[in-house]
Amino acid sequence: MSASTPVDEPVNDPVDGPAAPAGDPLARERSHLTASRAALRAMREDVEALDIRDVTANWVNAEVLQHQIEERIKALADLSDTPLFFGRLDYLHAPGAERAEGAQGERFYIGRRHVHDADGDPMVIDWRAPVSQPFYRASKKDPMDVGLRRRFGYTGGDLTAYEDEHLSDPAEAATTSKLLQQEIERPRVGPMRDIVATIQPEQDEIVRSGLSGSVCVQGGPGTGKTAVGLHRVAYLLYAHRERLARTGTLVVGPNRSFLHYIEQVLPALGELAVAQATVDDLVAHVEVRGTDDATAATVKGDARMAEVLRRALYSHVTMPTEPVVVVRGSRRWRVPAYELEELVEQLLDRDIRYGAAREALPQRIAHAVLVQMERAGEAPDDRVQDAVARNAAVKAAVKAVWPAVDPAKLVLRLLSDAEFLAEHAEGLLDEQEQKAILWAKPARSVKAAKWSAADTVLIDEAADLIRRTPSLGHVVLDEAQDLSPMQYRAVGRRCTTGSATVLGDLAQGTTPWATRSWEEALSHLGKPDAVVEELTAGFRVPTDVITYASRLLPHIAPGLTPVASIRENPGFFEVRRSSGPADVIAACRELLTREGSVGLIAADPRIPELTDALASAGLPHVAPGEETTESTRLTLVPASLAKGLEYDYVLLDEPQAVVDAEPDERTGLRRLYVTLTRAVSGLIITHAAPLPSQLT
Ligand SMILES: Nc1ncnc2c1ncn2[C@@H]1O[C@H](COP(=O)(O)OP(=O)(O)OP(=O)(O)O)[C@@H](O)[C@H]1O
Repeated sequence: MSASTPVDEPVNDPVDGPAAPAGDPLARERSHLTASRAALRAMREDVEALDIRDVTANWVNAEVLQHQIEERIKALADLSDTPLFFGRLDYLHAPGAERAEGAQGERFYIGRRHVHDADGDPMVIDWRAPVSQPFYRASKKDPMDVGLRRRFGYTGGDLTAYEDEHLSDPAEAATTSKLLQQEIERPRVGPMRDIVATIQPEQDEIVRSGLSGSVCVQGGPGTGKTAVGLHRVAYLLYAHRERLARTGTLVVGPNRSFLHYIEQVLPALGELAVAQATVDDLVAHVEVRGTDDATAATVKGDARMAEVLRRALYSHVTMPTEPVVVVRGSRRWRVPAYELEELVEQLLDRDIRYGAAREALPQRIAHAVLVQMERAGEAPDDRVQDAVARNAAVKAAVKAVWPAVDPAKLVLRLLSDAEFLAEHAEGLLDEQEQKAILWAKPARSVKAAKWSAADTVLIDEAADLIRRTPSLGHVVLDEAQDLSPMQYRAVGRRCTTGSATVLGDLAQGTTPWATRSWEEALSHLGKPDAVVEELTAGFRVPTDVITYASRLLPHIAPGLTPVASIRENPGFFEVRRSSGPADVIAACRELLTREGSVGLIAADPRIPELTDALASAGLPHVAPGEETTESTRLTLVPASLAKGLEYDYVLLDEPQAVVDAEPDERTGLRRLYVTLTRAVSGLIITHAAPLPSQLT
């Protein structure tokens, strides 16, 4: 494989014009790039020139259409520093055609979006199209009818190199791609970027798995879980555009800074309409102003709470003791209590929400009245039934038997009223557990209550018992290992009729309720049939660093496969004794002499001291999620926010303090594992206190 390999004569080349220089392959490819850019510009100009004044009769339609046009123009932007295509496939036969002898092959350029020329012939094929798949999957063993796979190398926006693999040539040995390796090793600056040019076969299988099935990916730090999840959404939107445009897609991440870090990836792939949220955002029914201790939060997050809530809600339904008497004109119609009871029983037996049943009850009672009317020789129609359903006596009966319940008030009562809680938690939560979740001081109102994050999840569960939560078409759940069973339920109810991609690492679970097994988590999510895949090739962390961090694995997640780094660049790794903040600052300065981003990660309680030290040293820095610039490449990262992020160089301050900042040792070691695995090119550890024994 080499950039100087001559290009085969084009096999049925529909795209290169006769003007392309024949002898110089790189020049030919460059001229295809220039032509593709011109074609993309023409596509954009066509859209810009659209005049919608004549086609839309009203201004609402015009607004909608104009918005769509603007989105399309944005999607067709030619970003000068992102290559328009990054690969080429020369098929031996035209895809889909009979592979008869003499049948002509076909050539495709693979890029971020589809580009066609004035005749509608493709110049660049979207990486998600079926014909692009062999770019990611074909191998010497299974060439997938591909004669040549070519990868392109860019410097800025310029095409500067290419690399060929003759997949169907038995004489050519399989090698690893230099361009691929370079792309993987490229220094990180700014937010996360897409990996379309270098998706690996095992990643591609997950990216392209079907919309109907849910997938769960277990993978150690830096194995590309987040990248895979985001590319999967992009793929699904391509393959099922209409359906998902109707039902919606959502990416759920652990916190704002993480969402900020990943927010550019999908727009860069032309997908602008994917919602992003934290779990807290999804369940923001009330303002969060309180916190729970670990015990209370664990009980509140336990799946048994769902049953407690269900019981508490349905305790509001009482059996009627009085008949309903409806007066219409000179007549009185009486539905006896036993008949009302039957109606209530029927509704309780049906699998419908509390609120829906409450809305159905007046109609059922009215129907019973209508039956009596018919028996008496009257011929009432639907309007009469509606009128009876709205009758004051019927309304009063429904209010008594099946009262409206406010979800927040229901949770408020459970957490304030020991007797009410005891009644509905009986056989589910023991006395200690009940005590743990009861508020020390009962709240007077929903507004006055100091709700915690776990409480809002309970309110969400109650709200769903009353009214069904609308389901999206697909939900990607990242850093899933930290969710409580009740949080899994909250996410799951947002994809009941859709599917999910669950991404996580059991070894990085740092909540007291962290996921112990994916099977269990998936059942709480309502997707027990999801396939669990494992990724073990590491794209981020250099070998020496991941080997060091993996010393913790037997203590934090025995049985998990350690990550095998595929980075060739060994990076550097140093553990240093420090005698105070001055040494930390010196190490920061040292790392800042190198190219790329620098993260100073420290236990949360140490952040104020380090902030001061950085300020007095005159070293500017940003917080996680804030944009770094050429002059400010340093981010000060509290250990609790490090999850999911990465920096070229990491300075980890006081590992033992990271462990000590957590409520128990196992959680502390897991937090340490997260912080040790954020570096792409190098890690320095500074410590005054002894290192945790598990590392030495
Ligand atoms: N196929 C690939 N080609 C190039 N880079 C890749 C590839 N897969 C992943 N990466 C890069 O490796 C880094 C780690 O990926 P990512 O953040 O998705 O890993 P993760 O498994 O989610 O990690 P963590 O467990 O720490 O959250 C990212 O910079 C990502 O772009």
